[in-house]
Amino acid sequence: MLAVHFGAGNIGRGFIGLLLAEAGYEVVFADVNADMVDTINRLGGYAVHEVGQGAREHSVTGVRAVNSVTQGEELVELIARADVVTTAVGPSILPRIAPAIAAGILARPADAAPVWVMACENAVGASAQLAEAVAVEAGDRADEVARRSVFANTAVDRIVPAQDPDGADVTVEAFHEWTIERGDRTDAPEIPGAHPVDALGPYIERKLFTVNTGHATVAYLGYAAGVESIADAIAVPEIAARVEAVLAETSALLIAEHGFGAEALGDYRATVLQRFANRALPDTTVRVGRAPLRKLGAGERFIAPARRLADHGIEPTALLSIVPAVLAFDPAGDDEVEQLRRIRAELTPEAAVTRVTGVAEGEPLYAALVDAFRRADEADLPAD
Ligand SMILES: NC(=O)c1ccc[n+]([C@@H]2O[C@H](COP(=O)([O-])OP(=O)(O)OC[C@H]3O[C@@H](n4cnc5c(N)ncnc54)[C@H](O)[C@@H]3O)[C@@H](O)[C@H]2O)c1
Ligand SMILES: O=P(O)(O)OC[C@@H](O)[C@@H](O)[C@H](O)[C@H](O)CO
Repeated sequence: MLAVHFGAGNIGRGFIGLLLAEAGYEVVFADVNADMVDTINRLGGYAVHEVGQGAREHSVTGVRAVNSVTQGEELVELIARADVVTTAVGPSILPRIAPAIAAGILARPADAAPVWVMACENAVGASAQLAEAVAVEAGDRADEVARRSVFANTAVDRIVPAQDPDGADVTVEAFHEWTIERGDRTDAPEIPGAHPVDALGPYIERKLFTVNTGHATVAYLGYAAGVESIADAIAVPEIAARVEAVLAETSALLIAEHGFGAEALGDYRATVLQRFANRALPDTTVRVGRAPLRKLGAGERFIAPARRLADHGIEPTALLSIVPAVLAFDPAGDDEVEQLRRIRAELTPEAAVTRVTGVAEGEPLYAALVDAFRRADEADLPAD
């Protein structure tokens, strides 16, 4: 069994590659990072160190990597005979890997079983987004791609901080959850540690609007307070209280729309908050806050639940109160910090709100968001 995994980064090595290797797949990573590709090929494996309660050690062996820029032909040939293709490259990168996936699927033998393609990104419908990009690449052969592949949406949950750039070993939390939307298919890959569900919607939203909304809240408030680590940030009583308020709002939405039980969701929240407080995990407010433009997007962890709560007549005060801290997030080296700054410099606060969040004039959240953007602009002005 062959698995091609795009993105030999934190979650790629620390979770997806690990579970695929433990399931018996020959794992080949594809990445643009030539140093990481060389390191994996030189070492042929790496260690996964879990930290925190229930921690175990894992050794991943027999893996290799291809450079997706310079070894395009080999990559296509690998996809043509893969059983599973997974990704963990970031949602905005998916269109860039679509050409290789389209070419690989179209190069499969006519009698090959469909390849399962799973985008393991923090986004609702990431595999469906990838399927669309692959269909565009396939052009008038899109139907053929659809017959030869299954794009299954997934939710992946394991906190994997930034790693030591030397070597390929990874430190991760012990907690992990991988949920795969199987729908009515009977040929879903069997991956111990991953669990299939008929419909992913409730699971990905519970994850994104609890783990990721909460995580981002801790990151932006922590960064604004000058705190470096996530564990230190959540130890600040005011930050802990604001995260709880934010998660109370998103839980209200999850209960209203997906019917989760209040008690079960309360337990889920408590586990999530404990995971953030894990001092053995060297995670930072800069990593968790990365890509603030994406995180303020319409389908994302703040605006999507806030907008839908407003539709239910609930004012998402706690969620909206985090927006100024997102706009104030300014670490060096994050392209999206720069893009967001440019948008705010070029557009009025009104136009910037709609461009960044998708919320238009006349919608319930519009006035509050414009106010937050305007106040952030004023805070950015140099003092006289
Ligand atoms: N780290 C976590 O805790 C975690 C947990 C769950 C989900 N995720 C999701 O997984 C994805 C990756 O996150 P990460 O933390 O592993 O990031 P990362 O930056 O550590 O890894 C991304 C990898 O993708 C590679 N890459 C970039 N462009 C590429 C391309 N065109 N082709 C092939 N490889 C390419 C990068 O070189 C890098 O190795 C994101 O969508 C993230 O939201 C992360
Ligand atoms: O990966 P992002 O940028 O969407 O979000 C940052 C973190 O919240 C995220 O990576 C979590 O660690 C992860 O989603 C936990 O499962």
